Amino acid sequence: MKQRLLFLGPPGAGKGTQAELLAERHQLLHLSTGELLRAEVKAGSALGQEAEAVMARGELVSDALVLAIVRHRLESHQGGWLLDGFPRNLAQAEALDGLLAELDQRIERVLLLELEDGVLIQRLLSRGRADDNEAVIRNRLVVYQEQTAPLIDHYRNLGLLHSVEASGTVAEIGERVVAALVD
Ligand SMILES: Nc1ncnc2c1ncn2[C@@H]1O[C@H](COP(=O)(O)OP(=O)(O)O)[C@@H](O)[C@H]1O
Repeated sequence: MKQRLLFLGPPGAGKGTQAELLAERHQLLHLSTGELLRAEVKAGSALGQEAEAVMARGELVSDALVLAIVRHRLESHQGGWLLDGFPRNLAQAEALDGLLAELDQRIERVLLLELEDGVLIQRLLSRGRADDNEAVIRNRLVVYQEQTAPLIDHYRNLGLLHSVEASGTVAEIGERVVAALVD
């Protein structure tokens, strides 16, 4: 099984759910920048205060801030990991490449969870998180298309990309995820 993984895909595709299950099963570090940022907001830290308004609009928080969080976690961790929600633009992907080179590590596989917008929106609306109202969701999808989707080609060109159809139940998607991780 691959040990250093990246989950890519639009909000609502189920990255967080699948990443958590897989990380638990294989004892990988699950690094979700969205979750880490929400924890900072909840704790009321300086970092959280900086991120809160940006997240409420569905925009991306600054690359420097997110990168500092990821660096801190990866530097202090031995073993496998699963990145979810990061990188989210090309600058972050390049920064990650630099960080991994420093740590003498590399991404082994990128899983792209694919799902049509209509289903994504329905899933997010039923989740009901603070940034899950329709206007903000639509903005997150625009931000995804403009800033994150270019990473698909980036990782495809590196030969790392595997697509997973993200419709159906958690268990069905989970089976496809596992199938995409064996050679
Ligand atoms: N790598 C990142 N770079 C910048 N902002 C991020 C990053 N990860 C998360 N965020 C912020 O946190 C919000 C929630 O992210 P996330 O939990 O991944 O949810 P979703 O994938 O459903 O949009 C994003 O809309 C963004 O504001």
